[in-house]
Amino acid sequence: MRPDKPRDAVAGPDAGPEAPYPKDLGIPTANIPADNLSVEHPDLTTGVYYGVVALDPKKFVPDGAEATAQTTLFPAVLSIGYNPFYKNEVRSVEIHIMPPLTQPSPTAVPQPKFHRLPDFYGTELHLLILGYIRPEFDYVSMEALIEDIRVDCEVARQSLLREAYQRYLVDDGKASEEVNAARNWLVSFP
Ligand SMILES: Cc1cc2nc3c(=O)[nH]c(=O)nc-3n(C[C@H](O)[C@H](O)[C@H](O)COP(=O)(O)O)c2cc1C
Ligand SMILES: Nc1ncnc2c1ncn2[C@@H]1O[C@H](COP(=O)(O)OP(=O)(O)O)[C@@H](O)[C@H]1O
Ligand SMILES: [Mg+2]
Repeated sequence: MRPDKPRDAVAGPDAGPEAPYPKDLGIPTANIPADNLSVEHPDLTTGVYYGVVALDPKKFVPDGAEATAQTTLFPAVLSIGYNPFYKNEVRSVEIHIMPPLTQPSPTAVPQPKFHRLPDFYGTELHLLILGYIRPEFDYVSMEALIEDIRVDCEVARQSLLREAYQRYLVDDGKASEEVNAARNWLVSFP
């Protein structure tokens, strides 16, 4: 119920926005519902992970490339949890898609420009998680949070560049049936 008193004329401290505001990290993340996660994946604890993401090539067209199963498959870093810095009350899954491993990494330098794709709201997305990076933390500043996410991107990239992981992104003809099946699942959309 609305409190029975007049509204304040302003909101937020006079001295300027207070943490966690201003809230634009400049790091786009596809936020996906985590409703069934604890049922379907009870062993998936909150934390930061790396993996592979595929977007439906019938819906998503990458910049300057034809949409094929290969051009819509990307390395990714994600967080599962409550974003302690923002004190969220519901668990969320937030995926940041990185550029293909064949391109130079935009996050190799301090204060990077994080990778941005054309918007893909409403596009079906397949996610395969391949490894765990770290737990979620609270931070003293937004800069500290951004710097840790930058390092996460680099850890994810170096982790995925290893042969046994790259096979989930590119068919080198040497992958096991299990890996081939996972890659086929990733790029199969109805
Ligand atoms: C790789 C990665 C790691 C993250 N780690 C943390 C973390 O340790 N603590 C935290 O509070 N939020 C973490 N976040 C979540 C960001 O706070 C989140 O993306 C931000 O709230 C932006 O939300 P929005 O997409 O709703 O704008 C992480 C996000 C990513 C992509
Ligand atoms: N590299 C990327 N990783 C994830 N999403 C991206 C990326 N580049 C663009 N997007 C788009 O940006 C959207 C998320 O932007 P974001 O700033 O996190 O806003 P919000 O999550 O509040 O909608 C995604 O749903 C997607 O359409
Ligand atoms: Mg987001």
